[in-house]
Amino acid sequence: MKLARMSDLLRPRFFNQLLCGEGQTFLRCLNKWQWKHLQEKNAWEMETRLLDLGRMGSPIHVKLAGEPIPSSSDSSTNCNHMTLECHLNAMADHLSEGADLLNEDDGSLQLRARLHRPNERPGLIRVGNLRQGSVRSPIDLRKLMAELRGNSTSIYNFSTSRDYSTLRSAGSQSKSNLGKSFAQRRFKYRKNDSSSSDDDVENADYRESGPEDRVAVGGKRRAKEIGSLAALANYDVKVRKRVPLKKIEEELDFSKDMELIRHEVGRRRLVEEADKTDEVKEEPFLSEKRFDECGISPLTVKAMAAAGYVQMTRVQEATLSVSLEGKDAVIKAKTGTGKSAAFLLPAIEAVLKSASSSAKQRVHQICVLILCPTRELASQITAEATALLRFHDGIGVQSLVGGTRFKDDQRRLEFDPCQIVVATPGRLLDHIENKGGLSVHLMGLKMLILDEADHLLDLGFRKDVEKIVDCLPRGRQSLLFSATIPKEVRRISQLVLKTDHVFIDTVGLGSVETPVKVRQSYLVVPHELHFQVVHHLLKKHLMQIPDYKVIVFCTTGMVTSLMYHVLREMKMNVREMHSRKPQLYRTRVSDEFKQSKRLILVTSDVSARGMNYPDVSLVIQVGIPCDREQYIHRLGRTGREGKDGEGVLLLAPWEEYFLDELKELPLEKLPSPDIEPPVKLKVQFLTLLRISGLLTV
Ligand SMILES: Nc1ncnc2c1ncn2[C@@H]1O[C@H](COP(=O)(O)OP(=O)(O)OP(=O)(O)O)[C@@H](O)[C@H]1O
Repeated sequence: MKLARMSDLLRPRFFNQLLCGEGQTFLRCLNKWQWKHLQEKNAWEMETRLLDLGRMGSPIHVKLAGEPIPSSSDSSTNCNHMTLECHLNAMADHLSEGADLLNEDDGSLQLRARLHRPNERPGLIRVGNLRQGSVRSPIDLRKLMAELRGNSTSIYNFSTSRDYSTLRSAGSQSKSNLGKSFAQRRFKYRKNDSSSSDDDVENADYRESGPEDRVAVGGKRRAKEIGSLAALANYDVKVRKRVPLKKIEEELDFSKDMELIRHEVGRRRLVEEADKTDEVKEEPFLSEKRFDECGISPLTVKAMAAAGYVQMTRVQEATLSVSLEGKDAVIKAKTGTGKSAAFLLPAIEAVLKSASSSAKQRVHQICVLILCPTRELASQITAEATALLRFHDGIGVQSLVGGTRFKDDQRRLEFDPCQIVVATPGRLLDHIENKGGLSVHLMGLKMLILDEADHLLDLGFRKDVEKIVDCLPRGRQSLLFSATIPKEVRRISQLVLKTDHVFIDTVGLGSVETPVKVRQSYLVVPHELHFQVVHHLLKKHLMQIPDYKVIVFCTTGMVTSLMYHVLREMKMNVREMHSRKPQLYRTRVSDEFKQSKRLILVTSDVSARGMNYPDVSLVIQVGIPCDREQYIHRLGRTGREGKDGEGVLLLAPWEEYFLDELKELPLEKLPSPDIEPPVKLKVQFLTLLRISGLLTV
């Protein structure tokens, strides 16, 4: 037993000493002929094994497609079999077609058969269209190995140097030279083959190889010389160390190469899959479904048709059935995709249903309450609802917004009772808290709708909304709509929604939240140049688009006013809108901007959400918006209904950090514009003048 164990321990040591070349070259039991013979045999066996493996998968035939397959009997052809490298590359191609090496039914021969269908147009070669680096394009194994060795983070760590240059001194070959060593490995198998045919193959290789290969082939010649010298008993001239047989075997082990190929194929597949998803275009604005197919009142369908709407938009199709079933829902859809009609249609249905089910009530009941953040948006929704109710007798809609006389609201509600109320939270709460009697009318509420829900549940409005919700019956249906629904808003939405509510997201996880056809860019220029740059951008845009319609967003009412006055002094056709302006003026400007072309609206965030100004060609955002969502909503004033648009964000250098928030959006950087010095000076002068005027007022 002991003896056996000792021999086990000694065996590797003995073989190491025997073959590793650390000490003497040919020790005790092997003379140089035996050693050489053993080496050659080993190399030959390995090559034969690989050839068999390659043949099994049969892609090699494809490699030879178009060339006569050399017959083994043809003595003039010295290339009876392909070089080892060719085999490996062929196998790589084969694997990249999704084939299993050991599956004979799978592989390129069939692919070739498929490609050459008799009824297919000759010359239509699909593989010819293969993109470089696609799964089915050939794998350059040498390059790949070199790349992977260069990449230290690769899963394949080649630091355990697989140094193929056994015939050079160990370590003389740089690690990054794996490609070359691969080529060297190829000829090592033949190094002692003294037949002339081998020379031919070698020369052919030399001719075909590139400069990199030539180094390798040069090395091959040297290697061969060394082998030949040894064969001619000149082994005394050997100046390089022999390498242990074990190491040679390791080098000849191609399992790592095969694994590498498999890994590369897998990687390419993943990249292609990702590319495919990227290529997915935005779905069209309209869906296939028509309004008359979705079970809503024919009078509403008639009103829709009168407004020119026959087919539903995608968000309308996605939400209508859920809304009509009476479920609570949160709905996310891009800006300008028809969310207003998506909630107005079920709202009208709720009113119709309520009217038919309830007996004549003594107190008039409001059936649907729509909350939205701004007065202009409330007016817009009211107008849209009025249009849809055109053929419905006895159903009315009213808006309750700030900036109007409270008493007027009360009078209207009293003399013109309505079933649908569109309100801003502040004014509605006034009506509820001032004992105006509205709470009584809200006791029979069937549906609550929050348009721009994330904004309404934001800190600015949340308290008011909570108070309003507390006054509403619990049995109501609630629908929350917005183009942006951040996670925290979804959590807070529990305040309003039943626990079993549904979430409908027509944007899709991981998709860009802005309209695809809107070109987005940003500019970083010092603050003091913002006015000049806005003027420059507008001038450029006006020249490009004769029927322009531009919105310039500024951060505060004061900056909005300043910008408006400067642009007006620069002879531009501008209007201003911000909270410092009286409501009547705001309404007038809003209506004018809706109907006009060749007009610039300079506005604060009162116009950021929901406003549907048709055919806005450019949105300029001066300074950072309050958050990412606001950027999306401001930008969403252009590119509505699937149309084209453009958005420019103008930042000061210190505001650049905000770009991090927008990193998933396709913004490109614009170079700083060259503004003519006289224009620059004029704008600067006007700005200063105005500022001093503003300060004295
Ligand atoms: N079925 C339809 N067919 C054609 N146009 C439609 C249809 N539904 C709505 N629209 C139009 O699409 C435009 C955008 O609609 P809407 O204002 O409701 O968008 P939105 O999704 O609410 O936008 P935002 O997020 O900015 O509030 C409007 O001009 C509207 O008239």
